[in-house]
Amino acid sequence: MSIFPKIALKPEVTEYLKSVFLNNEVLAAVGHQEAESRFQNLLACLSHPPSHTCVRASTHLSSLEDIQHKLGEELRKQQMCSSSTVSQQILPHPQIPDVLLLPVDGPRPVKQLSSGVVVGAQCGSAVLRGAHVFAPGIVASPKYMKAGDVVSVFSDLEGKCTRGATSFQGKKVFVGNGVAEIDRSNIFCTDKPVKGVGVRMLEPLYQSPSFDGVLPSLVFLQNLPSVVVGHVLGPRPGERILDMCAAPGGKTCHIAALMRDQGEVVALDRIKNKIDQIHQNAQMFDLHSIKAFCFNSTQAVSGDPAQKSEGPPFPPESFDRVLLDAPCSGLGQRPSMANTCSRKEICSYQPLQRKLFHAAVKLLKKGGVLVYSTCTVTLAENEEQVAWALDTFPCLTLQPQEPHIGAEGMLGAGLSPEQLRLLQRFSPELSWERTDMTAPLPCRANMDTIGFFIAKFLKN
Ligand SMILES: C[S@@+](CC[C@H](N)C(=O)[O-])C[C@H]1O[C@@H](n2cnc3c(N)ncnc32)[C@H](O)[C@@H]1O
Repeated sequence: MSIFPKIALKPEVTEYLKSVFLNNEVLAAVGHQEAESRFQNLLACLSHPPSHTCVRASTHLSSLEDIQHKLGEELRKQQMCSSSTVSQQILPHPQIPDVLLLPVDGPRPVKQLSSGVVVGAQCGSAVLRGAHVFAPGIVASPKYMKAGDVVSVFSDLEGKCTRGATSFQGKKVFVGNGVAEIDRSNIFCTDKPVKGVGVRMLEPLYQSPSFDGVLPSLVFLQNLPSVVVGHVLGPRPGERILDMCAAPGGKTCHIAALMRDQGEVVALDRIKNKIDQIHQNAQMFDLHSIKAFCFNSTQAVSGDPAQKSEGPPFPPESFDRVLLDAPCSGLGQRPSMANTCSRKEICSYQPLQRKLFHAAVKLLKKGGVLVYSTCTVTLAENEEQVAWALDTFPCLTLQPQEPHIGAEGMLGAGLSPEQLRLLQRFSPELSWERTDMTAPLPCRANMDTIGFFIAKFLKN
């Protein structure tokens, strides 16, 4: 059900996306009305959270049943402490052996209060997915707000609220009510960096359990398509795998877990601080096969084929499998109520992705597997990249994916029907408004995801 306005984009970006979703191939296949309706549904569903929460279970440390049981206990404790009515349904995904699904209850009828805090859009999105408000996310609060006050929480859609304001008349949406855990003076009138929970959510508009500090080594919040990526890559114990754009390391850790921590997972990211996150995650999940380096992956191929160092650059054909989870325009992320990027920024990723692709193909052994993924919805970063890759690298062939629970690739990049069937595009717009909330959770979960794309290649 739609309760928020459609995602706010720059008009030039709306036009661009419309030209993608109403391209000639799509129009010829489904007609103008259906193509327009899919596009409008995309804009609507992007501003709403998915109707489920997905957690990846550390099945290299414990059985799924055991983790499901422990999680149930934790959530019962949470419920007793907060007297909340969070549903305790936790279901294993029928096709993915390390996924647990929990329903999200929302939108619920929650009454707005007269007193409100304003949070940044990112914080607002996290609240809609079950988080409490962390103090650094608060941008404005009532003048005399004290710990213990009950307040409404609003998300600042356009990032226009002045930090430290006492009220805000700009575009904002209500995301629920909570209790302040910090005085206003300790947020805005202090030189010390603020930390910890600022508002504990009591009545969120969308209710799902908070996973903050819950079984940290056993469960990891991850969108369903991101978990699918690890399985599609299909790592085996003893292999050497490269994760080219790895931070914060969600997929890196999944790959190492699937390999039972036997072999080597090399994780690269160009941003230094983010490498620490990979190390922290690896440590939390007790994974020792991960080696993380700060490096620009476009430069990861060594000119010296005999080079033998632990870190990058690497000689050609060094890896059994390569994951290129590419930096992208991120337009599939949900919920996202506003995106301030220009068309130029959205279109800036294709050349970088191609440079990374060149390195990926060189670093892969013959007979090795390359998986390319993005969390965006454009053709330019998805199907067009596949068409370009098949043209540029005759050694690559598309492969079937297992599991394949998303839709097929989108028309418009000149790929054949057989090629499109081998691609996996998670397209929440196809089921939006048709989602039957009484349908079994796993069926809903497969459709009502973030927008995401996966292609799997074999190097011959
Ligand atoms: C989509 S995110 C990766 C998410 C990650 N795979 C996960 O599942 O946790 C893309 C990452 O690519 C990194 N990145 C961007 N350009 C890069 C480059 N040239 N070389 C290496 N990493 C890069 C960014 O810093 C960012 O962390």
